[in-house]
Amino acid sequence: MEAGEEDISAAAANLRNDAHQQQQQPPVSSSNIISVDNNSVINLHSLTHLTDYLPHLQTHVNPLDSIPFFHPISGFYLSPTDVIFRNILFDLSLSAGSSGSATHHLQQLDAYHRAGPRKHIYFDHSHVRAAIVTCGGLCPGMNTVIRELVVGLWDLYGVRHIFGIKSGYRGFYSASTDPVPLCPNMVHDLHKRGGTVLETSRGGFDLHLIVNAIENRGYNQVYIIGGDGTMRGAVKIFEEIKRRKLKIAVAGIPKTVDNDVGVIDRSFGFQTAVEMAQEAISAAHVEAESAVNGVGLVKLMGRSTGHIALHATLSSRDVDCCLIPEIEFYLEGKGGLFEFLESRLKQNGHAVLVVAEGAGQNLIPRSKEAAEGQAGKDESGNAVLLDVGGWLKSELKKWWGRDHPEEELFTVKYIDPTYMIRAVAANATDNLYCTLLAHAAIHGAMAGYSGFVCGPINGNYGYIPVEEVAGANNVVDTNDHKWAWVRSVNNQPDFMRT
Ligand SMILES: Nc1ncnc2c1ncn2[C@@H]1O[C@H](COP(=O)(O)OP(=O)(O)O)[C@@H](O)[C@H]1O
Ligand SMILES: O=P(O)(O)OC[C@H]1O[C@](O)(COP(=O)(O)O)[C@@H](O)[C@@H]1O
Ligand SMILES: [Mg+2]
Repeated sequence: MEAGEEDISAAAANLRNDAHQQQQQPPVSSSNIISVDNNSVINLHSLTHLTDYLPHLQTHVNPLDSIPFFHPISGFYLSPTDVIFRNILFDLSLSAGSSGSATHHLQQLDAYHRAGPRKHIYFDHSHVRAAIVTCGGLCPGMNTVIRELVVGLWDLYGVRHIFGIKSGYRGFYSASTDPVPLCPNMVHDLHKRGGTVLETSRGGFDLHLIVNAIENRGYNQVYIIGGDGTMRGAVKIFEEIKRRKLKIAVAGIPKTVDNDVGVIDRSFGFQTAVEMAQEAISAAHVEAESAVNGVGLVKLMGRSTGHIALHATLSSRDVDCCLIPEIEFYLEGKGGLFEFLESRLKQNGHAVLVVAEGAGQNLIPRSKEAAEGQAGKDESGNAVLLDVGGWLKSELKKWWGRDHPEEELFTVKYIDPTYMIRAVAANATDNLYCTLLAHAAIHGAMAGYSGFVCGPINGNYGYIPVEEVAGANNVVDTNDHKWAWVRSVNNQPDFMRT
């Protein structure tokens, strides 16, 4: 037996013992608590707790109690009755009893458990074996989350067995990668580095191999950092762990540069990406301004949502037109992009276009196989996008040559900073955000919750059932004020054919 293997077998045996001892106990269901008064219904998005299927787990006093820096005072610890409301905007005229209202509208208040430390925890620190994995595309701040999980587990809860799983989900079972034992010394400067030191990948999700590996290696806390696809995988892992009645907490930390994860306010790394995009937009502006009939074209990330393009446009003020997947655009004819550019070039001599990579996909000619859905999927099953930037550049050139035979000069400078905006270290705001997320995840797992994702909801950190996050999608609301503002700032077309 190699060094460390004894530990692993003992930990795996512990897990099986927990499951066996509790097998006879009926599971405690965790249904939503609905509390009703005359005006409102509270819909608590309840979480699974390990005691739902292992009802006799022992509790321990939270070690934060004895860390002198914390001096837990009354109110420091949170309880299951501490919640956050999701919708905080109300029209008072619709509330019951208000003078102008003839009808009685019942408000549904969606509530989530608040994230934070609990007085009693369900893990003895010396028995914790934590695994951390990063999946999907890169995003600024992934390394910070890894750092803070390691340091938080180590310093706050005294955990000494922390393992990094290499290269995404496949790393749990791959014969070619061993888990990496992690400690604070190894991660101290990670917040200054882009990417993920654990490496990441797409595809490779094999439920049984993954859960067998988790069980056999004795991991009892699994921290999964990833986006929508990763969370769909996390739901399956969590369900299988529950089915096997294992004392393993599964915590999701939502990651995506696209900001397309639902429920939470925004995803980490998004603000850093928006900031990085400014450099590309500024360069496109300079190039366009310095040419006769110059067009600067910038393609930004956003597979199915235009958040980065929208926010980068609004912050820059150099953009003339922003194209996002949520709004179908067209090139020719009245109200189209060419007509708009014609007038902008006449007026200013130059124009800047920002296009989200998922925009205009229906306009770009694709191969027969791709059209029939036989090609163009990445290893995770995500559609591989056609290059809207390259296509737009060539369409612009064709248009100019065709419609302006007398005018020789026309320049399109296409900038694709795709990977540059996500392969950087997180900025200060995102670094702080990542720290709070990691701590929220640790507190939740230690408290015995499982199958949750942590994230800010109206500025407060909460725990959201993982299946809800896996099924939610955050798209740009083209009916709200922000999009109206883009249109008014740019005076760009709305692409509604009349
Ligand atoms: N429906 C699914 N069920 C199980 N695993 C999935 C599912 N969708 C994606 N995954 C896995 O999650 C990981 C990351 O997914 P991907 O879509 O590439 O990135 P992201 O999580 O950032 O959206 C991959 O290993 C992929 O195989
Ligand atoms: O890393 P890849 O496979 O080139 O993927 C690029 C895609 O990743 C993204 O950054 C989003 O990735 P996730 O879904 O993993 O968060 C998209 O903006 C982009 O389309
Ligand atoms: Mg995704």
